[in-house]
Amino acid sequence: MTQTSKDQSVFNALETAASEVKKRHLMALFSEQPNRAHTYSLKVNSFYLDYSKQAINDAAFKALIDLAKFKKLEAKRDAMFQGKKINHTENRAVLHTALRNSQHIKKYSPEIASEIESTKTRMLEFVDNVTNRLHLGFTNKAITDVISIGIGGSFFGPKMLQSALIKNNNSQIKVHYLANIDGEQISQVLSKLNPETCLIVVASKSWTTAETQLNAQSVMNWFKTQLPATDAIKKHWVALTAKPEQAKEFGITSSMIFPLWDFIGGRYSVWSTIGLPLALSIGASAFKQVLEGAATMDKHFCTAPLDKNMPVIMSLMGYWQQEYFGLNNLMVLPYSHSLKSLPAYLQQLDMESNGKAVDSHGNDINNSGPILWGAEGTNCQHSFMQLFHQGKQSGMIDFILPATGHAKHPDQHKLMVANCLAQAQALLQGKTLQQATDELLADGINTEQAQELAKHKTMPGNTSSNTLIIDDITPHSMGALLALYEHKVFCQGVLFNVNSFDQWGVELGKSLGKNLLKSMHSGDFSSLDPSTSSLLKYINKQQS
Ligand SMILES: O=P(O)(O)OC[C@H]1O[C@H](O)[C@H](O)[C@@H](O)[C@@H]1O
Repeated sequence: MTQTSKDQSVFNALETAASEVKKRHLMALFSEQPNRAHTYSLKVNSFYLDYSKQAINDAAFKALIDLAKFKKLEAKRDAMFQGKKINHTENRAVLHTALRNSQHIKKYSPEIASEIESTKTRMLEFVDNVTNRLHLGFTNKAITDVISIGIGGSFFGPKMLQSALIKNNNSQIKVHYLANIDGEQISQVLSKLNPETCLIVVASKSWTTAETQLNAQSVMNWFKTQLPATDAIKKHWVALTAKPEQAKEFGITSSMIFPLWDFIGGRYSVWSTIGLPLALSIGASAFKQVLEGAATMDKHFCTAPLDKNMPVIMSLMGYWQQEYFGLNNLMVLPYSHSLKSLPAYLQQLDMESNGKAVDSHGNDINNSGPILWGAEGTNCQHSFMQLFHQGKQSGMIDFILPATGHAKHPDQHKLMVANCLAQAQALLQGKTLQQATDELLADGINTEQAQELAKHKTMPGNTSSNTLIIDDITPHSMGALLALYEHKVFCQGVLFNVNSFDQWGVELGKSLGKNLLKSMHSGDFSSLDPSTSSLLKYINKQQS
């Protein structure tokens, strides 16, 4: 595509604004704009986003909003919500948003809307039947445990929301997730369970994922040994899949198969029937609140102007730091034990969506999504934060902090808040050589030693971060939080012009894994590269 002078002016404005703000320390930006914390913050329902610690000024913000317009962000957003086939490499629509509220797709595709609604009703009725002990096991015992077999998007969302929303392990039904293929995990899960009181859920959109298939088969073998009656499977086995025929072939009865569709990407599937294990653990009504929370964020995303639109602003801040400040990683730091699994969930969401090498026209690109990582605070402060204060690498940072904590432990929460804000403050301010020296002198250290030691205690600061405050962790706010990040990732896909909804890279590993398994069975390593073949020979030797 050739660039016109109008296109160029958008990028020139960004370039100029970047070189302007780079001349100043973030602290100087705060002195110049005393109202900065107000100007660069936004309240949306139960969220408050402070992005005033980003290296922006009004010219930069305006240039970024112009970029979003230039990239036709609003038109592309509308195309997604209207069910256009925006995942062009797979010729698919992208309609996870319709699972939260099917109204906006009803106008464009009433059949999809009604299928979504009837499936949701059937799934939640089933959940109610299990939790109200109307659906019992084959030997008429109540279901107390669920084994949820699934990996990737068929695991991260339900697992993360469950760990955020189940307080004090007080769920009536315990869900045990079986994602990894490690025999240790399956053996640990099965050792404590009785199949008579278990529901076994196989969650796999494609019904081809090797780990899920093998784990499902092994659990089936265990189940049949303990409950050999053929009809027992009908009461205990559930499939969540876009491939119902394959689930039937596996032996699961039709009434226990809950569909999803090709327009729901794996990493966007927690809102679909893939959320059934989650609904079993938090209850159907809380699951509906999760959907409602996400729908509230969808509404904000679709209706708020670009400069007051939370996911848009978060995406622009990320784009700004990646493109103009050379940062390649985003650290997500939830200061909340309940949100400890959030970084792992967001890793798949962001990196599988935007980890791309070409733009949507197939042209090579230099930048797409960031590397995403993180850990719960305050634990992170006692591990990797040192590098961000004084090391030579840097990254983008999202601090996420619930405004309220555990009702019985207010002191803990006060300290949590203080630590979270102090980290952002330290990264912003840093410590000058003079400040470090003065502190040492005040401690009674002699001048020569103070000057020497101060070099080690100096910190540049000037590190940008976002702080996102969530009023409280509830099913509603959690739904909205995930939708916020989903839309942020979507917007970054638009800004970098990549298809955020395919994942061809994952396929190579999957198919090579299958080939290697064949070689391991046959013992013929001749087609393998020398490193792989010698590793397999070594493993064989150790096993014999
Ligand atoms: O649900 P499944 O079809 O078993 O897929 C599980 C996972 O497989 C792969 O890793 C895909 O890249 C993911 O997007 C998907 O969530």
